[in-house]
Amino acid sequence: MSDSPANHTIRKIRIATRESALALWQANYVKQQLELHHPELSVELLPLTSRGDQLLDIPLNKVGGKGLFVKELEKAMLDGQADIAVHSMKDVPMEFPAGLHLPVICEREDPRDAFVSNHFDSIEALPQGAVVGTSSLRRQCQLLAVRPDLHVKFLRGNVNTRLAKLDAGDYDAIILAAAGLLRLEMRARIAAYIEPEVLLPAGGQGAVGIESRRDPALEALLAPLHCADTSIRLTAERAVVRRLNGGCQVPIGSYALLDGNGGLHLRGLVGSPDGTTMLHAEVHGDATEAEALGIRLAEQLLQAGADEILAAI
Ligand SMILES: NCc1[nH]cc(CCC(=O)O)c1CC(=O)O
Repeated sequence: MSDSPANHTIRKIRIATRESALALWQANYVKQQLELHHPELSVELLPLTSRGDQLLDIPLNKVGGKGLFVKELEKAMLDGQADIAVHSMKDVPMEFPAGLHLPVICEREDPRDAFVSNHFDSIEALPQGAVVGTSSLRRQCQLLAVRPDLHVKFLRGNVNTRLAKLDAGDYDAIILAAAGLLRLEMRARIAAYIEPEVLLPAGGQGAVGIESRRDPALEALLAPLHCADTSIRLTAERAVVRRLNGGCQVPIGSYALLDGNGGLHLRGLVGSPDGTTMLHAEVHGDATEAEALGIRLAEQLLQAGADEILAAI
């Protein structure tokens, strides 16, 4: 890999990263993978503080949405201080500034949400009126759809902050992406995995992507880290979110599976925050049509009234 003519000029790659434990894990994962594929290459991390990490007490949709997490990293690449940035795909906006793009999506970790509690084994085991921590409207609406008695309470911060708030007794349970806990070696914290039938994941959940400067030599070095299957699944999932204009924090789930025979199965959901109106849709088709399948599914949801739900958020 390292001797292809396109990459002979690049000797060092600088990775802009947020400073949370999970962001650093993901950046280090990409660093290790790059070093494995290109033993001659030197890879450095450039840790940066993002606005999204500073403004923890305010709902994300009030401070500019998830794009906050990527803006500082993009600025570092555009200013020439960094070459690439590693993102949780769930938090990556649909559009990129001129000069940047997202050429690589790495192999996916477990995409499910995890039920985390020090006292209870599952959603079903929670007592009447139990307090569950999440600030995701997607998680909130699906939880309330199966357990309208639950009290969903605001919870933001990085994974460790959220776990500390659970341990302090502020919540009976919290919901986190399984992927983050698994990557941080906190598997023991997962009381139960919540199946997509109960809690449909966010588009891209559990996958890491690499944003980079547009540069063929750089792309050649990154290419071995790309996972084609994950990329196809995320193309469909992200098309749903894009067609629904779900840029910021919205009650949208989308989840794609490949059937191993060239087919792609896609499920999508839009719910009202209180869980009383839940719109579900499913499509199946050729995996080469991932984007079109995502758009078709989103249009089914729109026809069922998704735009009214989303307009009221
Ligand atoms: N919105 C924050 C965020 N972005 C990505 C992850 C987890 C890892 C992933 O989905 O890849 C998390 C934390 C969470 O939702 O529990």
